[in-house]
Amino acid sequence: SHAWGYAANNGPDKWCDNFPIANGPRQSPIDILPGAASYDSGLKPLNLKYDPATCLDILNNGHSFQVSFSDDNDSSSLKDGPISGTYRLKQFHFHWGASDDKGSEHTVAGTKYPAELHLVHWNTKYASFGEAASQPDGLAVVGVFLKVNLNQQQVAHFSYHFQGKQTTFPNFDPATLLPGCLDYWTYDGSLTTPPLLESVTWIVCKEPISVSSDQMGKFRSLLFSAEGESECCMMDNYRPPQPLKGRAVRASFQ
Ligand SMILES: CC#CCNS(=O)(=O)c1cc(S(N)(=O)=O)ccc1C(=O)O
Ligand SMILES: [Zn+2]
Repeated sequence: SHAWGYAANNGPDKWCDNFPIANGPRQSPIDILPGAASYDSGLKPLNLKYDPATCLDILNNGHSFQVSFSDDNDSSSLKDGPISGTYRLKQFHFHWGASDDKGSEHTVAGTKYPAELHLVHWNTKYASFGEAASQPDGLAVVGVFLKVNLNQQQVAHFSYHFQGKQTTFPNFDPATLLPGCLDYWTYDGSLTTPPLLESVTWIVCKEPISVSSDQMGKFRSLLFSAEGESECCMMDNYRPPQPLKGRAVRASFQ
């Protein structure tokens, strides 16, 4: 079977062929309706602790680029918020559009942002990421919307071209990618790419971060294709919102 992707022949509408869970009861992303979210005073503030020394490398994996972290201890981890226990940071990556009017996976009352950052964490009550990824409370992904601020500083110098291209990326501090205000919405969902496992507690920050239009241009200069293949720019690597199917979306703020 040809690998999944975001093109007409292998994109989100086709994923159910090889991953039937694509039509499951807790799929992500979703359209967040702030008016329908219920404020939950029991939700704690997010407790994010990131150690730049755990930053390992940056990889273009053919559907995004991801920055991976060593996760053999709790030095980069998430606690509190809607979760119990400690979840370790494994990687972060982005989703973006071909133009600034689309690109995010979650939407807010139908509004699409130009891009969305995902910080993927796994529950240390399980022995490994792989085991956690198959458990209903195994993963917690923090989503941060990106908006384009025309004269904004570069977020970071990400421009790693080919699929399969990997390089060291020492001492990057993911905390620089977080908004000042950590108010969030949370709901039970899934991975937004195959295998679409329904193991993610989603934590979507209300406040976006700003990136420059140059930075967006760098994202769009990345390639889905591998070296030697006909060049195919990496963009529109987002899954559209999925049916809520009765799920509650809670807000950490009023
Ligand atoms: C088993 C398994 C798995 C998924 N891995 S991931 O959680 O790092 C991930 C998570 C997401 S997302 N968009 O659901 O956070 C996207 C892509 C990836 C990836 O492998 O590259
Ligand atoms: Zn993602």
